[in-house]
Amino acid sequence: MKIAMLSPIAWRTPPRHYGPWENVVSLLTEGLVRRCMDVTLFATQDSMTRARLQGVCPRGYEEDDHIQPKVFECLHIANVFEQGDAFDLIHNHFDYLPLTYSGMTQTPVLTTIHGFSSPDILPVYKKYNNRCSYVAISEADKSPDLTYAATIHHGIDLGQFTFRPEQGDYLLFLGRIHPDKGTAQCIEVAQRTGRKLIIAGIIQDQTYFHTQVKPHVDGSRIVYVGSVGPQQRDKLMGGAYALLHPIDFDEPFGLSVVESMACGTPVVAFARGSMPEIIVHQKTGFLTNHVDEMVQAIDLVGDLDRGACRQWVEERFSVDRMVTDYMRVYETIIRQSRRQDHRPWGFYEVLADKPDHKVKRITVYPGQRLSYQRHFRRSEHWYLMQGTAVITRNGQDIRQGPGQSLDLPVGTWHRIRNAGPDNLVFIEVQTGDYFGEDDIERREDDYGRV
Ligand SMILES: O=P(O)(O)OC[C@H]1O[C@](O)(CO)[C@@H](O)[C@@H]1O
Repeated sequence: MKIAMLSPIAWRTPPRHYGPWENVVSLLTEGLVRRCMDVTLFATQDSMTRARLQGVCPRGYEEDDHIQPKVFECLHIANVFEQGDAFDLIHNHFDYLPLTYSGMTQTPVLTTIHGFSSPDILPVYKKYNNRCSYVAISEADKSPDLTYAATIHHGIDLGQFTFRPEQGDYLLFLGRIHPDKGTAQCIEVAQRTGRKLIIAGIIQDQTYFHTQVKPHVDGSRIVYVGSVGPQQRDKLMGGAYALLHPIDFDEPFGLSVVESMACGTPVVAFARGSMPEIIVHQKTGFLTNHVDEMVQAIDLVGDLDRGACRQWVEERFSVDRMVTDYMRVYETIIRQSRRQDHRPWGFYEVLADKPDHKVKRITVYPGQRLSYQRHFRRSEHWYLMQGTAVITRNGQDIRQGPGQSLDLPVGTWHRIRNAGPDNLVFIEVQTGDYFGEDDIERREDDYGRV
């Protein structure tokens, strides 16, 4: 199975500190490589992977002001789709833009929808709903207007998160500093419970940081440590009493929530978006509805079993489980896309579909036969691969076996019967100017389709 994995180029894959989509792409890519899958990762040129790396953008555009995001996004996406036919599947993690390139290739395109940044992007997903396949990252994030191949929760690399059985004493906020993530609410909870709060993450909303967060930072009770890399994150999470997650939006998935539980640290969150799918209320944390409830829940965290938090993540959110789920979806999509079309007599697979010819691999079950038919806009050439056939051409029966072939010019009445005990397989090359299934005039049919 040859997979093209299309990562965003905002950050390096894997990201140095922040970059959740790139992080998931990296975990999945490396997991697939461990399972001996043939993966080409399309990401920034400085990305690190054991897969084959292809990139046109030197660094993440969030990490280098000289990089024009739009220009490199176009070049990056085109690079994948111009080579699309070389892969069995293109797995897109780049949001909606690559969907508009999907007509450039016959290769199926699977998109993991990492969340809807706004309802305004839905029309693109709706337009490509039948041509492309979608994976949701939580049940909560599903749009009723789309069909999904599966819901696959993210998995994390448990090796990066050390389980700490002993309870810490501070509260932790870890995420983007933005009103959506509720940094200010965490400060209020810390102040009302008399606990220390450590804040870690990139500042995404400067005004919010300067007005709602910074005035409270005193370096002892409320501490801001900036954006943290993997090692510091592991230490901060494992040493915390609880992770606070008072989100003000329907978060499609919360990687930091899962990571915290992996260290044994329970999470107290607002019960929005995917939180009820990720946290087991009163077991691995608390689902609350407002700051007052969150304040009340803080004392109860001490009664939770940190081992149960770790176990929950091991069972449900490992990278291995995520890889297995994706491999299943890949197999299903690839199988379907091979364009097997099932008929009462057997099935066929389209091997090529070009403006001037179409090629099918046709399988006829033992004892079955196609309708007696003719075409007006195509000629056919049949080459037998396997089995024994009786072909009727303009009323005359011809017996054929593997390696034999015959021509059926436009207007010839014809049919084929499997006269052997095994499946009959032949390759059909159609030439003409139209190859639709509606250019078939049936005169007789065993299945009542005349
Ligand atoms: O009408 P039927 O019996 O399903 O046969 C349809 C098949 O016959 C063919 O036209 C071959 O003559 C195929 O291209 C087509 O898929």
